[in-house]
Amino acid sequence: MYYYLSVGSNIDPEINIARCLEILLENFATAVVYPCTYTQPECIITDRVFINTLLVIRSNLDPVSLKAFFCSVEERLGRDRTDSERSRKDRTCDIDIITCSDDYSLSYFQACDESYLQQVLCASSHKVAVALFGSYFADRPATIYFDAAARDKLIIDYKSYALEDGFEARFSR
Ligand SMILES: Nc1ncnc2c1ncn2[C@@H]1O[C@H](COP(=O)(O)OP(=O)(O)OP(=O)(O)O)[C@@H](O)[C@H]1O
Ligand SMILES: Nc1nc2c(c(=O)[nH]1)N=C(CO)CN2
Repeated sequence: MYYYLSVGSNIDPEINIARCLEILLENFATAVVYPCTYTQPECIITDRVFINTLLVIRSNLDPVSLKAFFCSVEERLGRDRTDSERSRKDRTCDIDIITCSDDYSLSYFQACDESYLQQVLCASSHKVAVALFGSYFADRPATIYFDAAARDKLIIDYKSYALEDGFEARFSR
């Protein structure tokens, strides 16, 4: 099953978005990741700018189990999930499941209503380079492969076929 995710942070976002992506790569090995994008807060009263991104992972977990895992990642990065007001507050990390499907298609992201998520998809919005395991991931969507056992742990593939073929790209061409 492919899971289509959004990630956001507005407390030390450069650090927390990178750490969140590293944890997701450590656990799911491959992800198609959109560039990290500065976005103004929406529907939440705060002066702190957000960084948002969108990504696709593959998992055999069901949505409830996967969401529970994402909650644990949020907590690991310092979010207080016991706070009933947390949706209205600044956050170190928020991981949401947008949708899941047996199909791999980036067009699922086009249906996102939130302007801050549309800005992630827009090539001309304000991107930020983040360091993932020491490698900079910058201003284009990419398929990112992580291999904990390898010396060069991270491969960032920016080629267009890598996005079209997603998780199969590394093996099929
Ligand atoms: N531990 C959990 N296990 C499974 N599903 C959960 C868990 N916590 C929340 N959910 C579900 O995830 C969805 C999003 O809720 P969540 O609590 O993550 O929002 P939030 O991150 O606090 O809010 P926001 O994304 O608006 O800031 C809801 O449908 C909720 O029912
Ligand atoms: N820019 C931005 N604004 C938000 C975000 C977010 O991730 N980015 N998340 C919200 C609730 O989850 C509310 N508002």
